[in-house]
This record gives sequence, structure tokens and C-alpha cells, in this order.
Amino acid sequence: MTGTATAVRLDPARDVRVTDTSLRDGSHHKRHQFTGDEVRAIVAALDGAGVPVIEVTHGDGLGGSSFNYGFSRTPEQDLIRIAVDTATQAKIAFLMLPGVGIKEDIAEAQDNGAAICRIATHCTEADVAAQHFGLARERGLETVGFLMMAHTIAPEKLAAQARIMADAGCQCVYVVDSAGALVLEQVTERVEALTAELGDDAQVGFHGHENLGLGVANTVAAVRAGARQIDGSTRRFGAGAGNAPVEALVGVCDKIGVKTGIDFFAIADAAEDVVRPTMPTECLLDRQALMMGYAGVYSSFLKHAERQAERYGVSAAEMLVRAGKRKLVGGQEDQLIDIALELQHEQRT
Ligand SMILES: CC[C@H](O)CC(=O)C(=O)O
Ligand SMILES: [Mn+2]
Repeated sequence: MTGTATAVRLDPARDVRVTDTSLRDGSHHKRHQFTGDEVRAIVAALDGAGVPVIEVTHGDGLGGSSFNYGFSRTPEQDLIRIAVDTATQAKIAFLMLPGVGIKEDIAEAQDNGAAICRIATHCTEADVAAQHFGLARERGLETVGFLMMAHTIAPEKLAAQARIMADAGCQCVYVVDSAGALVLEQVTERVEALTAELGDDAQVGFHGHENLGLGVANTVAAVRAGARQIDGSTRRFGAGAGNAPVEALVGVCDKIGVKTGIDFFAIADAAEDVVRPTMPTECLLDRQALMMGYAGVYSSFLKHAERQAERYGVSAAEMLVRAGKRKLVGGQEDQLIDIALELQHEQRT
């Protein structure tokens, strides 16, 4: 089957294109409390360091500001507008999960100046994104697809889902290690399977989390297996133990001869002087984060689990292990309350 997508041409000065997602994945860690001034400062620093794409949205994507996922302090469309006004060379991307956001949200983000539409589905559900890819391409947006929780299915099944996205108009399909659960060759196998399936129809990308401490190594494995777009968050500012730190990725890429077009010293300064002061805490590789990587739990569940653990007087780490056993997917945050009640009941009997 031939895809309808046209792979995006990379700037010849770069071997891979890095998307910084601290202003989207980091929104989970910040409980969606970014201010306009923080977004302005971070975008200015990343843009100045040469980061080519900066993602800005509520952590759960367009429309995520809600009782279930957490209300944003500043409307995400305002943050997108501020990011667009601040960037001089970087393109601004946004994320949307069909059903959390709707098509009008995509149009509004584009009207606010965003250029790249990233659409995320659970890794077995690519078809729910078809109309959104179609709309984004019709409107002239660049498209990226996120196959989340990619550790839960075999490489060939993931590749079949990537084909569905590419045929719907997706120009780069990401292997998304939402739980930080994949280990090196498991990344290689998945990226290779997608690269073989998509050929010239679409690029392959990789988005990693640090829950087992492998964010950078897994990303390097992805690049060596053919990924042409990679995600990271400066200072690891992302859900769970955070994402692959952009500053370390850039340093490693410099050393292995992979051109990112990002200035290592400028991004190291941005991490320390601009991004870190906006973070509530560093993103820690602590017991909870480890459990997520080990049990294969969606990183964005961390803050929800911590809140319910405190409310019901139970262990957040144990809750996350049980979330892994239940194979919860994004959108099932409310089941964490059920798990907390189950643990509380067990403690009392
Ligand atoms: C809720 C969307 C999610 O945070 C997307 C993502 O970054 C991931 O699955 O890792
Ligand atoms: Mn993520």
C-alpha cells in the first residue's frame, strides 16, 4: 500500500530534527501551570540555541484543560500565540489527542501561528486520528503522529499502525515510549520496523522517557536505527522522570557526529539559567518513576497517582505497579482512584 504522506525534507544542516517538548510534556510535571512569561522566556532561550521545533500545549494536548486532566493556569491557545510571537526561527508545534481535542482546536492553533500538528493515539488505535491528519494536511500544516505506549505491542503490529497514520496523511510517525519502559534493542526493533514499512512515505521519530534512565541511550539507538526526528525536553522537563534531556542529547550527538543544528553551550545555559527556574522540582528518577518504567505505566499518571496516594493514605509506587498490571491507557486516570481505594481497603482489613 502506498502512503499519501510526503515526508518532510530536513534542513541539510541537520541529520536529525529535535523537537523540544518541555512546554508540553513538562506541563504534566508543572500540573499545567505555565505562565505567559515563562513560555516567552523558555521559547526565547531554546530558539536562540537553535532548537528547530518547540511544542507548546496542555500536557494532555489541545482541550486537555479539564477536571480529569487538570486545569491550565493560562489558556493553551494564548501560550501558543506567545510562543509564535517569540520564536525567530523555531517552528511551534502542538499536540492533540482525538477526543480530548477536536478539529476546531487544530484550526485555532494554526490561526494562532502554530505550524506542526502532532496527533497522538494509543498505539493500537491509529485509525481514530485519520480525519485529524486529513484536516491538518488540507490546511497546510506539517503532521506528526504519536503511537503512544509503544512498548505494549510487537514491532510489526506497531508498523501496521504507523502505516494507517501515514496513509491518513501523517508525515512522520513516532515510536512513543510513554512509560520509559523500552530497553535499547526494543527501540531499535520498533524504529527499524517502522522505517521498513514507511520507506519514503513518512519519516520515523522517537520520543523517550527517563523512567529507567535510558532516555538518551534509547534516542541514540533510535537515530542509529533510522529515526529522523527525535524529542527531548531541556532539563528533562517532562512527565515521570522526564524526557531525554535535550542538552545531553545535543552533546552526545556532537560527539558521535550527528548534526542537530543546536548549539551545545547555549542549550546547556538555557537548561540551567532559564528552564530550571521555571520547574517546580527537578524531574526525579525516584521510586515512583522507576515503578512506571518497570511496570510500563504512562508517565503522565505520576502526578495523578501522587495526589490520590496522599488523599487515600496509600503508596503511590504500589498504585503505579497496579496501574501497570491493569494495563491502563491514557484517559483512564480515574482508575487510579479505584486502585487507591482498593489499596486502602486492603490496608484496613
Ligand atoms: C497525554 C499525552 C502524552 O503525554 C503524550 C506523551 O508525551 C507520551 O505518551 O509520552
Ligand atoms: Mn511523553
